[in-house]
Amino acid sequence: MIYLVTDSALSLGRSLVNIVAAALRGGVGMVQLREKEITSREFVELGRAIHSITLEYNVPLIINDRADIAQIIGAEGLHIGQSDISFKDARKLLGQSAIIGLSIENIEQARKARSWGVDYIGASPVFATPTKIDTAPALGLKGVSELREVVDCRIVAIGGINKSNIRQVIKAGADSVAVVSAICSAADPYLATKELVNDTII
Ligand SMILES: Cc1ncc(COP(=O)(O)OP(=O)(O)O)c(N)n1
Ligand SMILES: Cc1nc(C(=O)O)sc1CCOP(=O)(O)O
Ligand SMILES: [Mg+2]
Repeated sequence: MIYLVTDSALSLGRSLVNIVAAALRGGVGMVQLREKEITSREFVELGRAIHSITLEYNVPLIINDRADIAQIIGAEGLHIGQSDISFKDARKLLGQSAIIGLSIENIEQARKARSWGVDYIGASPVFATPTKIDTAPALGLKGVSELREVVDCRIVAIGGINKSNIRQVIKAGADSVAVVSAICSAADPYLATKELVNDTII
């Protein structure tokens, strides 16, 4: 499954709503709204606009970082990292039906996340990426394989993944692949998504 993580700044001046719509037509199975530079009110407005399209495709919308915004717009889930609110607090706030993903940077964090019952772990980053530079060292394909052996929860691989390496990431054991620039910065986000989706069929 291809999981689109949005970034307005990397969308080459195009509307994020149009990019998400193209990615949904192309076959993404999950969308994460990740906006770091907008106000809370803008985040809510954009979230509602994006949610109205993801609902048409029956694709879950995940909000990055902000449990309050996930709750306000009725999004299907939340993605948190090691420095965001805790998984326990997120679950308490959003309830059992919410999809809650947690970024992990090593096996110890993955084991803990597994024991808490997270819905997926974001294996981050698989490769170094200019999209996010405040990351832990890259796990590499070997790191993904090691995670696969140790934890039985869903693994979403993220970081530097594109057409040239997606097959290897899936072969290493990722269940899904999350991308930002491979779709948001593509000349044709619809075609780019279709190609990535085809590449996940090994
Ligand atoms: C699917 C997925 N995996 C990892 C991340 C990174 O989350 P986090 O470490 O909290 O960093 P920010 O995205 O908040 O900068 C993610 N967003 N999605
Ligand atoms: C949002 C995000 N989180 C990461 C992590 O390692 O936690 S890497 C990343 C950005 C991934 O962007 P691209 O697909 O353009 O490489
Ligand atoms: Mg975060």
